[in-house]
Amino acid sequence: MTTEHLISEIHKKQSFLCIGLDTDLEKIPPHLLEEEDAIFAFNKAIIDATHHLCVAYKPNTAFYEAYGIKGWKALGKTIAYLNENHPEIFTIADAKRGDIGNTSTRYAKAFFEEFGFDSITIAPYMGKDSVEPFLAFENKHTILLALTSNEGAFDFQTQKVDGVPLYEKVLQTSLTYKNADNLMYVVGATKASYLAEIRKIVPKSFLLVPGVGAQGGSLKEVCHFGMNQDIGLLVNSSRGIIYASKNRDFASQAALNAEALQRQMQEELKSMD
Ligand SMILES: O=c1ccn([C@@H]2O[C@H](COP(=O)(O)O)[C@@H](O)[C@H]2O)c(=O)[nH]1
Repeated sequence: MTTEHLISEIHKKQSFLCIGLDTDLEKIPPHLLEEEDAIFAFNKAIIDATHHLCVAYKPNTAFYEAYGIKGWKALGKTIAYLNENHPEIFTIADAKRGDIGNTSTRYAKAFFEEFGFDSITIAPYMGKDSVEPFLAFENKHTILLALTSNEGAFDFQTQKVDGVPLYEKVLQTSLTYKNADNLMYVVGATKASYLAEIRKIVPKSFLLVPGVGAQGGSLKEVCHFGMNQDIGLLVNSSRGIIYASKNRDFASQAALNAEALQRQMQEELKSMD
């Protein structure tokens, strides 16, 4: 999917919501455990109830890998269901990969070609030759971890190298990579105040912003500091939406929580006009 298409969907749906499909068999409604593929049954119900409210879905692959082959199959069915029924929706494999060049190429083929995701999250720690293989895929997007939402982000990411915080170096250096136009960045909603500085380095890039909802980040602050002329934000909520209820009404309750966020986003978009 092109960035232009994503921007047009944001305007059409008045939403820059990304719903995280972090599906955990211990948290889904018990009646679904009777289904042959409970993970997919849960995801399908959530997608059917919320697709009109969001522009992206982000399965975190850890939640699928944790169930071995059964989990990988459910992930495959979920992305196939999205691509067949909602091709206009941007899909993110939150896999946080990155390795030496030939291995990165295999990861890219797996997630972009075999599964058919539009994008993947990548750890920048191994540098240029670990990131560029992902950037080589046309109309696919590489979402580099810049400043993450967790406490541990302060261990390395904000430490200074030659007087510059490491996450800023990541942003600056990544702009020199081949096909850097295919880059987006992860910035945690819990670090919203850093967004003003981040926007000075990457004014045009899309930012994937996890951490509203369960982690306590503020959507208003994220929009205030992070929005650009193209909106430039995909704000993710996972647990805050998909686990709205453990009962048979789980999908409609998830839709209510998604709608609450979408309405706030609509207000933010109006204030841009
Ligand atoms: O900095 C980061 C990078 C990734 N994540 C992931 O996003 C979701 C957040 O889930 P919530 O339930 O809405 O807290 C999850 O998959 C994380 O692994 C992040 O939180 N922060």
